[in-house]
Amino acid sequence: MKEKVLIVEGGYAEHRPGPVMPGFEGIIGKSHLLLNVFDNIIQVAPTDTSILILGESGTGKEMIAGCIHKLSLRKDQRFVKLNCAAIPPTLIESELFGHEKGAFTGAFDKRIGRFEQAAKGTIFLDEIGEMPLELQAKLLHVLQDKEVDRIGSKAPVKIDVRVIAATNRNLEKEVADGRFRLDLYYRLNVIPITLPPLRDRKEDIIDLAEYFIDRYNRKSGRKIAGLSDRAIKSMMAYHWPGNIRELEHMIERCVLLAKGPIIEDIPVNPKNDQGAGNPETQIKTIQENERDHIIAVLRKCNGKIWGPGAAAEILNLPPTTLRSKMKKLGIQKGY
Ligand SMILES: Nc1ncnc2c1ncn2[C@@H]1O[C@H](COP(=O)(O)OP(=O)(O)OP(=O)(O)O)[C@@H](O)[C@H]1O
Repeated sequence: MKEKVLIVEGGYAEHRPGPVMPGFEGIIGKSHLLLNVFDNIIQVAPTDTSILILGESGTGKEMIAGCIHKLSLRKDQRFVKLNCAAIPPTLIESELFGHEKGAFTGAFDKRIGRFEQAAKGTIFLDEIGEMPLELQAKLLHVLQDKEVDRIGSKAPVKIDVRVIAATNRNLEKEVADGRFRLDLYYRLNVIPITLPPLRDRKEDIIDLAEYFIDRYNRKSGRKIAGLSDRAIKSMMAYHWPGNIRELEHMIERCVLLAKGPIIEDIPVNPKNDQGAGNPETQIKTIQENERDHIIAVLRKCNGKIWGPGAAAEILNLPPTTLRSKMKKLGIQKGY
């Protein structure tokens, strides 16, 4: 069997596919689609405009947000993140804008919100499409007037913060369905940057796989030298619904479980991909079953994760755990 071995000279420690451009360290890939994204970022990073990063789950939106900050004039100030889907809707307001002592039951101390924490720097609002409608109005006010109102405070605080938001939702559809404010959409969408899904930049798959083999070799102390032709073929044929995150987790697993010096096979079955084949006759992995079960429950709950009768409760999982499982398994809106 012909092997694709990654180590050429100097051993794995010297193997570094990419980065291609300064400022994008750790972002692997040289497909023209990704290089176009880099070009756009280089142009807009030094401005102070809001940026909306669009793309499926696991395409690297958070990494790109970090690059934009590092390439901006605010690079020496703080980069503060908030994942709007990771905290209950009732807490987002206080997380973002802060509160005064005694502002509500349980507000034992004054709290500085993320906007104030990001003073003179950048705030990254991940999964902005999950932000409740009533908070969207408050966010718009912050963006327009450049001041925040801590809950329970009468005096607004002036802020100078650049906003980068990201979503894997189709925000235009969210606007059309009345779930996202049009005025906020316009405000955030000044510069949209769209990250292509991995299946549209297959040229990057092997570079990424090599990079992750290197990373997980170091973490585990293993010395996996590369991928067999068969593994490469499977990877190139696969649809990668969970994008780079899915690829990373798969390589991690393969590095840990490989029986020989290279990864012989990748546990993806393109026939199971994109709904092809007869599901009745397919033997699924535990992970595939878990994915299908979570999707079935989400459909039953109309995609609701938090709250009584929602998916997390039915599955007996903390909502944040369910969220991270969804990410890991590549489950996103439109399942
Ligand atoms: N080009 C890349 N090179 C190396 N690693 C990458 C690249 N893109 C993404 N990753 C890795 O893939 C994983 C997912 O990336 P990230 O969290 O930035 O995606 P995301 O689009 O923000 O996902 P989500 O929408 O689910 O929050 C991370 O572990 C990240 O380090």
